[in-house]
Amino acid sequence: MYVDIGNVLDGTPGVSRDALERMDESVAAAHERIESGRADAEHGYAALNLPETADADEIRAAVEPFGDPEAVVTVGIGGSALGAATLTEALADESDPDAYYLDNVDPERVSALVESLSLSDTVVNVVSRSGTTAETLSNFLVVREAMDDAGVDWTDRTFVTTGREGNLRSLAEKHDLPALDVPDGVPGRFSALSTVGMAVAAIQGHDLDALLAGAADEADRLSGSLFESPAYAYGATTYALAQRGALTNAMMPYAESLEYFAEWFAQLWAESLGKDGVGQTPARALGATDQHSQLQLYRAGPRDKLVTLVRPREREDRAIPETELEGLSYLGGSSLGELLSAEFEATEASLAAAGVPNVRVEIDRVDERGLGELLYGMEAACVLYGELADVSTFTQPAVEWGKRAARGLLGGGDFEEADAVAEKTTLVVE
Ligand SMILES: O=P(O)(O)OC[C@H]1O[C@H](O)[C@H](O)[C@@H](O)[C@@H]1O
Repeated sequence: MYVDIGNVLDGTPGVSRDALERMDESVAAAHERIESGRADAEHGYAALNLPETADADEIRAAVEPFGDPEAVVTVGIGGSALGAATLTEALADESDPDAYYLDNVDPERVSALVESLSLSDTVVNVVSRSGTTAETLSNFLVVREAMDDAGVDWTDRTFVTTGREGNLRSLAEKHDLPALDVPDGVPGRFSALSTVGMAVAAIQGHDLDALLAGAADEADRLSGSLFESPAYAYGATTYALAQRGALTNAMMPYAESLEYFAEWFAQLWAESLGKDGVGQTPARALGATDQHSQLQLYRAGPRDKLVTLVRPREREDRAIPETELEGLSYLGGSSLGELLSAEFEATEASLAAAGVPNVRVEIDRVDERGLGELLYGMEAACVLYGELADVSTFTQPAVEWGKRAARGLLGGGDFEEADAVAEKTTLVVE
């Protein structure tokens, strides 16, 4: 992963080279803390050891009995879906089994998906670390019933990925389902490079070893200086900018295949860093599409933003045909890839010219190795930011509050959070 922070030095807000150099001492201290957390495999920090601890053979062996299905439906939400979706969307190949993600519980979408699938040739991947998430368990029950109704033995078509105990673990044991463990100490949003994120990619035949090798390369680049580690350069710069008022971070990949990456990043950044009244709001954008919509705001709106521009250095290209239209003749002989690159550089320059801080993040290609670098790099950046901001990066109490309230409302237990729903202030205008 290559990170270019040149365009933050003179921005508004911006962070000068001197300020970054002064901050490097704090980066060194944070790095030491991170390394000691990794050495002791402490909760959360253990995620940064996945390049060494994840077992690609185990994952391949668990999914091998399913062969080459027509489709794989992952039933999971948040960190139990977004990592896998990021990988399979980015690596998608026409010949791969189709990958679907049932995260939300919108009944129309769930019914439409279940009715469109050939269930006898579909594999169901139920993922929940806790085994208690209402959306995941409900969707699974719906899919299971649909399989029963279609005369398909769901126990032949289902595998689970879960913690060592809980509802899903019991279900797997009861029905003798293949089961993968969510590794200890790895929160969902940091689990893309584990059983949680990699099982569907394994069914699709993607190269898990290259993915982990890319992540390992990025891990090797972690060091006590932000000027030597791309991941820390990103984490330290985003933190410094947030301190100076860049409260929104617009993540803007210039590759359709990385659209899900921006979703994954949004969870990582929001759930890890948004606490104690601080944080940086992730916004999702896509280049070049959002140059024609959101860019107006990013360049000319409130000075509270940073834009992160992501692209692969190489990609498959397609020529733009020559045209007889004189005004468009400059396009002929060029390519869509060149156009996209020009759009990327134009956006970068346009933001810089207006003093809006922006960071360029590149990988060589959108392939397993590049994704390993990118996902690991962003996770390490996030952990560093959390250390610098002194927040508890690996917890999500605000999310859990809502989970308890919803559970209480559904009669799933006595939760005082549910009472707050009845106490809502209303001011209805009709
Ligand atoms: O894997 P599960 O236990 O089902 O959790 C799924 C998701 O639930 C919550 O919303 C957490 O805040 C997320 O971090 C987690 O990824």
